[in-house]
Amino acid sequence: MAGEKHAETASASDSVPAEAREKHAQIAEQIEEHRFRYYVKDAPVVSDAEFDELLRSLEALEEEYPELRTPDSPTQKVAGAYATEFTSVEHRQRMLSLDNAFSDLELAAWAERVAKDVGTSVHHFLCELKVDGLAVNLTYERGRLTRAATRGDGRTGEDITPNVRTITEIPDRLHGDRVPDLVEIRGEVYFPMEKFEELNARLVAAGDKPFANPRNAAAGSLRQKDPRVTATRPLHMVVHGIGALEGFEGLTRLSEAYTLLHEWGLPTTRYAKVVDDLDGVREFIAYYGENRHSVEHEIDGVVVKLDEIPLQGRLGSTSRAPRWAIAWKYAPEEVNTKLINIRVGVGRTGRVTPYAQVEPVTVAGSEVEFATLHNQDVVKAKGVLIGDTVVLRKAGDVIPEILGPVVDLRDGSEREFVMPAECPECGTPLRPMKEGDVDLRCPNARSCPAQLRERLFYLAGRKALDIEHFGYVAAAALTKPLEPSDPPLADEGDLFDLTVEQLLPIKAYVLDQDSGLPKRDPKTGEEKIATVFANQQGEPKKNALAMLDNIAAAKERPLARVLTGLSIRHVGPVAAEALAREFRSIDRIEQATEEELATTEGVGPIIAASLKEWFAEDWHREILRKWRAAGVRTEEEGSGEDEGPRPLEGLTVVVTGTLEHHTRDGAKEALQSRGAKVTGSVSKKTSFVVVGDNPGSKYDKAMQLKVPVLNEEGFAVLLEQGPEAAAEVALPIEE
Ligand SMILES: NC(=O)c1ccc[n+]([C@@H]2O[C@H](COP(=O)([O-])OP(=O)(O)OC[C@H]3O[C@@H](n4cnc5c(N)ncnc54)[C@H](O)[C@@H]3O)[C@@H](O)[C@H]2O)c1
Ligand SMILES: [Zn+2]
Repeated sequence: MAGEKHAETASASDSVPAEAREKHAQIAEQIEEHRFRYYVKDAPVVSDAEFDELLRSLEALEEEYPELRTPDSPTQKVAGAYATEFTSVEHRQRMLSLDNAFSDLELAAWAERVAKDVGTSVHHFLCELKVDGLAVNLTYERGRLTRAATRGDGRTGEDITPNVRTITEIPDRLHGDRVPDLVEIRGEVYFPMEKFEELNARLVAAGDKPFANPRNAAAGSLRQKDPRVTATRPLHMVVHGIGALEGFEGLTRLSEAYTLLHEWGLPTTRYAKVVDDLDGVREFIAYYGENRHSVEHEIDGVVVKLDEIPLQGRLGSTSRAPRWAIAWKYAPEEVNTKLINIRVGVGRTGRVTPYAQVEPVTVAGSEVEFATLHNQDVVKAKGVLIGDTVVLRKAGDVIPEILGPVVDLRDGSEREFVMPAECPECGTPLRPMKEGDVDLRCPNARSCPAQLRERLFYLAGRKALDIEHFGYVAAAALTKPLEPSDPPLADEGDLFDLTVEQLLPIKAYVLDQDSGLPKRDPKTGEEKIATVFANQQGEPKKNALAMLDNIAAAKERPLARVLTGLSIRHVGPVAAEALAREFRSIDRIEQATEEELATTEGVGPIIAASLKEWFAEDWHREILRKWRAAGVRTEEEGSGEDEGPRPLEGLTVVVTGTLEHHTRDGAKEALQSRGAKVTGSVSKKTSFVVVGDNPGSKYDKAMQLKVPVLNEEGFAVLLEQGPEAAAEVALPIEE
């Protein structure tokens, strides 16, 4: 029966349905076209993932109709070609591609086949990172680099010797005296991701085509007619194999060969690891799946090789790939998508930043619809136009970014992004933060709904007042409701006076948190509108009541959190802590001179200037007045406002050197509890400098500025008898 069936299939072999044959031809042609764009023009129009998908669909078709798997099928060849601008060179030994494993099942099947084919003998796997660059073959004769070539079609590549000579880490001569008569070294040339934006900016500025991603940049930079251009590009290489080898015996393990390559002065990888079994391989794969971005070059997978060179020989190769190696591919981090629009968003400090809205795509496991673009100069530097197909990258947890445009897919309908002149949310003309700044800002800080919304969202957040049930939706509804026409909050001043009656009528768009744009009904396409705090019966929602309770509770938060919640520029939680610790009340911060603020530990001149600026605004002080009236904490408990006498009030003291009877913190505490301010640096306004042993430069500074200096006994006098008595016992001024 089985025999019969087999015969039947065989006899039907030349009757592949015309449809399948046609489909095969069509896909094959597409693949050849993409390969040409990728290998010869360095300008692919589809992502690697899309390309791999296409190749796999061809393989699937050939699986079904094996007759289609002819030797000239794209599945059977080493992909690539060579361009006529370069002299062609024959490789002494063929340069192969690699088979892929896309699942653990495929990986295990490969390992099983290897074990079977090499027999039962013990063997090892060498795990390496799959460098995302382009393959290069270096030929060294008697230790001298005589030729460098691209992979081409695997037999014939392009002569790029002068270009490769510009890469500094590739030695012209191999080091040491154990050098073979001839050796072909295989490796990958790559372009570092962090230099990529700079390169595209340069190209765009010169009116040239930007690259879509770093891999294309590596290939395009290396395959230059003029090697002087290559020399300006920061190319690097990692070597990962040996081709032809003459006049050298005794290599038994590939991992040992790498040590040898390293001794010869070639750039080998730091990341290769020999493991005993498949579990070791899996561990390596998992580790670099997690730590993909700890490596200085882009990686698109892991290459697993049989480490024993004689066993490699026993396994041999197919027409396109060695049987003794396999490439594990990680999920792609780059996809191609359409740049639908470039919008601008307004941040908490009024900074206006363009961001990309793209046709939603899934990348690295999540759906992406928006990508950051930082500012209008970045948009220009990347060379992207609205309407472009772009390469979008999402690396780990990092915010998605746009790498570059696919220039070859432009049809002329694309348009340049123009930064708006007015705030998209309140219409106020935009202007630079400071003169000469690229960043633009909406100057309507007080009531630009976007800025107020962001400030409220921050104020209610974990780092500040931590108000539960007060999220982005509430912040938006309170600042830019559709109804009533006047928002309940014109700034954050009235936050603690909000009543449930004010909340009930509020209607708003339902906003998307990423974009700040209204969500739309998927059916009608209309923007969604809803009462935010009331249910359908017009009663307050549970969340709304909880929010009001939590707002009330937030009045009791520590001073540092209240300070943080004011969104004073540069005053984040850390600076707020320092200010609260030192001044213990908002009033005192307001009254402090800029110098006092600047010399406070953990504050400094930038924050001091920013605080002065903030308090100078009437509406800021009005916020504080309202908060105070509503019972928000504006001073720290134990701040001494209504405690015992403060004999050192108004003094500024610096403590330096080692004291015998006090720790540094103890001395500080003793001074502060008596009302003195303790700072870290000596100025003319310093009242006393207390010095212990080894006081250092602060002592010299005090002498220079003629600030009274107290030793430890003088310090005791200051604490017990006050400033006048202390002045009497100050150390003599040294000239
Ligand atoms: N987007 C497109 O239009 C397009 C077109 C063609 C090919 N491609 C992409 O090119 C790749 C296919 O190219 P391929 O046939 O060269 O296969 P491959 O890149 O998947 O694997 C083979 C190559 O890996 C390289 N490599 C990197 N690190 C290595 C290491 N440590 N050890 C050994 N080799 C290492 C070698 O140069 C080798 O030639 C796929 O990723 C495919 O998506 C994309
Ligand atoms: Zn505005």
